Amino acid sequence: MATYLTIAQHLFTTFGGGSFNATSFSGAGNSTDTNGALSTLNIRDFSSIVAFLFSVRALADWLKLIVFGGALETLRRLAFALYRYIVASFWITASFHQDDSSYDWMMVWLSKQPNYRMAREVDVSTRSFGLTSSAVVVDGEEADLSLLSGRKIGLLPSPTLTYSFWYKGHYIAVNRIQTQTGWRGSKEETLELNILARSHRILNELLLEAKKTYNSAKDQSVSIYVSDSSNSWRHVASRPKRSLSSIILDPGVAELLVDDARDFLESKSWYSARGIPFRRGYLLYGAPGSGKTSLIGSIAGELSLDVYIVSLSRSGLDDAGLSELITGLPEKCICLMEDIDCAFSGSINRKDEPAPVAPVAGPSGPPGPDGVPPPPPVVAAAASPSRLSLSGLLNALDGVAAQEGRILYATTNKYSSLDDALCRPGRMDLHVEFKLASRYQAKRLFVQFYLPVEEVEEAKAKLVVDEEKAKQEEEEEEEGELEETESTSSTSESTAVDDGPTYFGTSHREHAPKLRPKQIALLAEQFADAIPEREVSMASLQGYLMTYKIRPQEAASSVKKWVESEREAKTKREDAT
Ligand SMILES: Nc1ncnc2c1ncn2[C@@H]1O[C@H](COP(=O)(O)OP(=O)(O)OP(=O)(O)O)[C@@H](O)[C@H]1O
Repeated sequence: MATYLTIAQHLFTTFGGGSFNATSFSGAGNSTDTNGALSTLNIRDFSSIVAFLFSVRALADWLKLIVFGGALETLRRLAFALYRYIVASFWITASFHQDDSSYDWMMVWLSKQPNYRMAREVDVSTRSFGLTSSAVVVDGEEADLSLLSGRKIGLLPSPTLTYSFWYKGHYIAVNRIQTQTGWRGSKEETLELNILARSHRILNELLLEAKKTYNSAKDQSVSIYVSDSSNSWRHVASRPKRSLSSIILDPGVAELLVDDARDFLESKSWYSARGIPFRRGYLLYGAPGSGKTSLIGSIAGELSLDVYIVSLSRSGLDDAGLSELITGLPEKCICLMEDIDCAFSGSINRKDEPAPVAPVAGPSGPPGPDGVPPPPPVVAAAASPSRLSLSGLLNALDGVAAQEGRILYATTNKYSSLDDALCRPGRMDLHVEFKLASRYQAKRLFVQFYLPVEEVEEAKAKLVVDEEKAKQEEEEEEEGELEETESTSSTSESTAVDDGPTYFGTSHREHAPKLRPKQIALLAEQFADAIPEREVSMASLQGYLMTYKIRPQEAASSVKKWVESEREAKTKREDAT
């Protein structure tokens, strides 16, 4: 300070007096002389200032200034450190980033807090936070049928304010912090919770409660994640759960897969006790449209697991990217790789040699007694933009970085084209074949299709448990029922012909005639008898029934013709290739 004062005083004396003197001096001469005199004077004054600043007297003042300033700064830092220590010991701060699932849990949980819902400054949003319906419902929207279509509206407290509430006797302040990421103006949000508490117990309780609230809110749906171009997982949809019984497979297939996966999830300690990696792989192979994907979705719902879809043929996906994706899977989830045979272009064998584009070899035969089929003879190649190699896929599946607790489902229509290294136990533990429709499946599909929803379960149980008895009853009543059916059929046909607009397919406004379960069972029998064993897929049967959505009698009587036309179409396709 003293230095500043001295310097200021010196400058004032030098320039104040100097300028005065210079002015009075300039009055005596012409302008050129004046400028010359001024510059001489300024140079002299400037050098006298520099000389003063580096004089011993000024240096002592500099030292004092440095010591004083240093002491002040140290004090300031100490005060801040103390403040931070006090805050850290009384406040817990938890941050939730928008691209993490925990952010969704917290937003849904917060939306249930009365204070949060009463916010005076709000963001109107249609975000659902991974749920099938809006997390923060606007009162009255659910009750008004005209508002049920489209996305649901929700109110979120504005990011510009801090909200506070009490939770189990602890004060919590919530901030939504938005930060700009990238030059395009996209924003990323972080939710910050400041909890006035000494122990972490309250944060743990809050997190568990938030997760539970979220899980029960999404109880009726399955979350689907896909990989994005930066090799991280992105939530894309929540699908309503599909009941396992709606997928009609050969007896025991669905049960085998669900029970096996359930058993696996409960066996973590068994695996770790034996040093076996806690992972399980299922290879579902067989005819297209036989229910492979549908069953996987249904199993996810049954076991309350999220589905992570790896698109192996995504352009730009390479070995490192796949490994990153698999490492980023959460524990206990379903990882789905569809059409695994289409994944590779070049390096499709273990030595990473480019393989020739070879014709696919024939089937390698049914699975052996251990459930694992004999090694397939060759590997097929398919043109694909993916930069993935087989060894990259194998490493991702069971390399050191592979995630524990994950269930892998791989599907393929070309089982015989898969490399035996990919199919071996440890990578694909259970191989299950999905065949074209059997008569049994056709019959059950028919019943499921035409029976009122509430009676489907009952009827299916009847079909499975007591099929023999049902057959007897049907035979006894066959004659009478057929007469009744025919009469209903003729009515239905006459009502089907109308003067309305011309269109193909069946309008949803029309309904099938209400038939008794026995009538339906009878028609189902007639329908199934006309279906050749393992010749058409369940998907095409479903498509056929859709065209007769309100005409079950016609569906049963016309099926023979349809099968013929399907055969002809198939022969034509085969001739063309
Ligand atoms: N066994 C089945 N039971 C009930 N519906 C089925 C069955 N199989 C197929 N479907 C129906 O057919 C459609 C296609 O089924 P899905 O996609 O599951 O077959 P996929 O075997 O995975 O076929 P792809 O191999 O071509 O992918 C779905 O709408 C599904 O409801």
